[in-house]
Order: sequence, then C-alpha cells, then structure tokens
Amino acid sequence: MTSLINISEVNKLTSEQFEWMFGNVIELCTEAAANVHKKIPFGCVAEFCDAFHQYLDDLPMEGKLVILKLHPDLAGRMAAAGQLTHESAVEQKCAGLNDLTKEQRDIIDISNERYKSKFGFPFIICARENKVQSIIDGLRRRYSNTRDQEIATGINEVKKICKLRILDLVKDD
Ligand SMILES: NC(=O)N[C@H]1NC(=O)NC1=O
Repeated sequence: MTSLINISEVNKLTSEQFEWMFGNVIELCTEAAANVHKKIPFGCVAEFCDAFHQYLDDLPMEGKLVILKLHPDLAGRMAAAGQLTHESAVEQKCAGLNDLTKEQRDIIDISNERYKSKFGFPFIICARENKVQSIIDGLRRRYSNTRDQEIATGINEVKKICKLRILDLVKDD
C-alpha cells in the first residue's frame, strides 16, 4: 500500500514524477495526468479531483469514447488472464467479482457482450461502489438507455473511479 502524499508535495512533482504517480487515476490515460500537471498548484484534494474531472468534461465525444474503451470488462477475459492494472484488479476484487458463481459469471459475460455490441464500448461502473448484484442490475437496466445517455453515464462512473483512486494517493495538508 502506497503512503499518501500531501497536496503541497503533489505541487512540487516534476511532470515525470506526476505522470508516474497519477498516470492511472483514469485507466491507462497518462495524457490526463500530463494535462493536469500543467494546472499545478492545487489548494486541496477536491480541487485536484476537479481538474481530472474537468479534463474528462472538456474532451470531445471521440475523446470520451477513447477513455471508455480503455477500460477492461468487469470479470472479463483480462481479469481471468491476470492482465488487469493493479488498480482495476483491486476494485474488481472489492466488488466480489473474484468470487462469482458459474451462473453469475455467465450472466455477466453475456450481458457485457450484449452491451458492447449495442454501444461499441464496455459497460463501466465504479466497482468499489457496487457489489455483484448491483453490477448485474446495472448491466440489465442501462442496456435500454440511448448511446448518448450511456456515454454520459460511463464518463460519470470514470469520474467516481478516478476520485477514489486519487483518495488512495493524496491527502490535504
Ligand atoms: N468496466 C469497468 O467498469 N471497469 C472498471 N470499473 C472499476 O471500478 N474499475 C475498472 O477497471
């Protein structure tokens, strides 16, 4: 477990150090960290989170789609092959996705594929704020949304994931 660093220490990081530390607060998106580094100094953690959220809001539609597509499926092939990022692996375990029954695994597999073929990007939900049943319910419920609604919902979930990842790394002074 990494120890938390203060926001005033964050403000002193070089861009290389900053990208190393925050390059995965948005899954596999070091570009977000490079962009946010240009905005230092930050007064508090909330302001720091807002800068990442603003980065997401400012992306054009195509950029938002790239972000959504950088996420692995929940309980998908990458998880089975042990190829998740450390953060994603911890989050998926926390939601109980490592202990699925055969029936739950089949439902999630089929629902993930159905979702991806309708929308063209993976179903994204903040795993740490959910458990297996609410993930299955979300997969069912959100499938009937429009693509625009799901892009907005997916980005909103990325924001929640991002905030929790930041809170694992940074504290106020
Ligand atoms: N597909 C998906 O939601 N993946 C993400 N969710 C989460 O909490 N961590 C992830 O990698």
